[in-house]
Amino acid sequence: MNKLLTIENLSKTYNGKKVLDVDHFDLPAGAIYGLIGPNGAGKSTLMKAILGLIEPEVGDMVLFGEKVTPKNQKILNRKLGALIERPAYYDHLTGHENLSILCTLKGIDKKHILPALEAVGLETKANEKVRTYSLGMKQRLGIAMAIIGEPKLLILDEPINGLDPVGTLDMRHLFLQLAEEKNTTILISSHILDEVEKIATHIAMLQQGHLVYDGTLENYRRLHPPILSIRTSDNEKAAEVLSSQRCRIRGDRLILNHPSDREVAKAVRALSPHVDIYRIEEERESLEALFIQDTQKEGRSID
Ligand SMILES: Nc1ncnc2c1ncn2[C@@H]1O[C@H](COP(=O)(O)OP(=O)(O)OP(=O)(O)O)[C@@H](O)[C@H]1O
Repeated sequence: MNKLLTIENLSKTYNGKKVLDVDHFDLPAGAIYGLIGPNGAGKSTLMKAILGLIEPEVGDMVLFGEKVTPKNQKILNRKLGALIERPAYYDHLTGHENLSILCTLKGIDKKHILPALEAVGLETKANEKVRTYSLGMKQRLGIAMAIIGEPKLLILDEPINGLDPVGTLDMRHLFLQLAEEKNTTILISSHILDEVEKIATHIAMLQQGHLVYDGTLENYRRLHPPILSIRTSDNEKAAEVLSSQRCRIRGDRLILNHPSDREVAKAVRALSPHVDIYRIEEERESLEALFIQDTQKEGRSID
């Protein structure tokens, strides 16, 4: 995969405290990269550093094949779309007028306004003033501002904040469609890990400013083998029988954490004389469950 963005040795310190310390980070073209991490882990700081909105102390960045310098950052930024924290709009103007100003600033043809509004489902509200928009509509406008002109790279900080379930679903389809049909590369941060899991090809997990995982979602899953759930005629009794194995009761199931084949065979042999075994199933834990396990292992966030 081509690299759209490469970062080396990027760090940022606030009030004497290093809040970001990334040795190396690549963004392969066509990837949807989920940037995850607890509050205060440095996600927004990383995105702002990429966009030149804050000045890192050290670090090299290559964006679209060009080394980023204070001189060319603005020009390079025109080739990408971003939504950082809250969308920046003029609320006394309409959605259409806001996009029109953005087109002028970024040198984008105004023919892109309607498709951007349609993509986020705001076309019928295009001529209403933004101050009359609901929170979710403002968020949709922010996403329209990021995707207008079909940028090759989208940087989205918590883009689904404030969206209702239908809005969340619409945006999921939009991001997947942009990646599949337009080959748009997306760096997206979110605390809604179920959503990240549904769209991401890769994840980068930040903890206390460090990348503690960076790679494909598939590989992340591979590093966390499935759990085994067993339903028996008497789970309490089964848990007693298996007390020497790492097991717990969850709902109507007995859960064995990542057992080896030998451990499964041993468990079945041990259980058979005491209880009836109705079901044995392998279960993949959600990204959210794995994230909680991993971040608790690593310790709390900086804040
Ligand atoms: N302008 C600033 N001045 C001082 N400290 C800051 C500033 N901006 C961010 N920080 C600190 O840097 C750290 C990283 O913040 P950042 O906003 O990047 O985290 P985050 O991972 O995006 O968190 P969240 O999930 O809560 O949005 C935090 O400890 C935060 O308090």
